[in-house]
Amino acid sequence: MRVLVVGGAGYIGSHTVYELIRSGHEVVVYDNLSTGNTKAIHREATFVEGDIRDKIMLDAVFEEHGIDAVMHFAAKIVVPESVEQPAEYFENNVYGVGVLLQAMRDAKVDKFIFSSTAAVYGMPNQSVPITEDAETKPINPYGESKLSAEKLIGWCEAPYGIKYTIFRYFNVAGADGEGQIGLSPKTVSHIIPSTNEAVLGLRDKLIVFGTDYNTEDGTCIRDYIHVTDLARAHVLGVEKLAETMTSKTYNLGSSNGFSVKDIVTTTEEVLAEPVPVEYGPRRAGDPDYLVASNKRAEAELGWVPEYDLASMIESDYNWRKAPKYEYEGK
Ligand SMILES: NC(=O)c1ccc[n+]([C@@H]2O[C@H](COP(=O)([O-])OP(=O)(O)OC[C@H]3O[C@@H](n4cnc5c(N)ncnc54)[C@H](O)[C@@H]3O)[C@@H](O)[C@H]2O)c1
Ligand SMILES: O=c1ccn([C@@H]2O[C@H](COP(=O)(O)OP(=O)(O)O[C@H]3O[C@H](CO)[C@@H](O)[C@H](O)[C@H]3O)[C@@H](O)[C@H]2O)c(=O)[nH]1
Repeated sequence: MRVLVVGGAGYIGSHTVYELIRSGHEVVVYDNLSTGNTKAIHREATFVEGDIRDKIMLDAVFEEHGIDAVMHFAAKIVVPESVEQPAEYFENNVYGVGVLLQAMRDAKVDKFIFSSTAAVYGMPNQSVPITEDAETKPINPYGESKLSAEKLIGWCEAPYGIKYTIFRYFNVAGADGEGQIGLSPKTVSHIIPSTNEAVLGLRDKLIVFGTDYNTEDGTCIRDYIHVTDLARAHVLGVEKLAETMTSKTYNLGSSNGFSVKDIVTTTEEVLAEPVPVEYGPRRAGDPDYLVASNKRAEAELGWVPEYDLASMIESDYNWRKAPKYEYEGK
């Protein structure tokens, strides 16, 4: 297939481009480089610089490249920023999706893969893995914008003739094994890269946000998934969608929960280095426990994560030691 990867210069999009090319697909990347980097784009992919809100530009891309399917990664993704700029988030993450869907309709492209998030579930009050049918109740504008986009995609299915696969990612981490791409050094806030930065002396210490959660060791439990496993799910997803032409929503996680303290001890074991840690107060808006049930993706896509927590920590560490590019931002 020839796949248009929107947001393919970003963290998850660039890894998916690598997996698509490794699986024999052709790729056109469309990205406005607001947080992406051209150095993250595989050299065999065609790159077009443009914005999803620019319908004229999108029409030209569809006209020129004969696209079979669209994977849409482009979004604004920083939760605290979304609280300060809700309208900007809805403009990019909902209106932008609407423009893209209209361009697809006009170009008669009928397969759409969408990046959603566990943030659509909000603060689930449960300690069992979350299935796709769980209640969706976002607690911030970012999560609400992704849920609104999911609904818009659903409403467009019949009138626009677009079948979709929605993937709700849990906590994404790690870097490609070849060392050419990874999470950009200037966008680090998540726990695994933050812990590695503390080990490498790129920050003084890791601050653990809260030790009084309702979990065994008092720190939050999350479900970590390697970015290459996530990328592979997208390849399986687009191939399955082309075969069945049936719209579906899948959680992408490992079904395993690890606490923040587990991350620290596993990092110390894997890297044989101490992690300088300070225990601080809670950060606003963190649920105690967020773990995916990935049974549906396993049963229907044959997708099983291959990489464990140690590989996520180690591949991110190796990348962070010698990153090939930094966040540019436009
Ligand atoms: N990183 C995570 O932990 C995580 C978790 C759950 C869901 N997601 C979702 O995955 C997707 C990708 O996230 P990421 O971590 O790779 O983010 P990222 O910021 O690294 O990548 C986003 C890419 O989209 C581009 N972009 C943004 N707005 C654009 C626009 N209007 N037009 C064209 N290009 C635009 C950026 O330049 C960047 O290259 C997002 O949709 C995000 O909501 C990410
Ligand atoms: O310096 C740090 C960074 C994080 N944490 C904790 O580590 C856990 C994980 O946090 P983080 O890595 O920031 O991820 P989440 O807040 O769980 O959110 C990510 O994972 C969600 C899905 O589970 C996605 O929806 C979000 O977009 C994505 O940012 C939380 O308990 C944090 O409080 C720390 O203690 N110290």
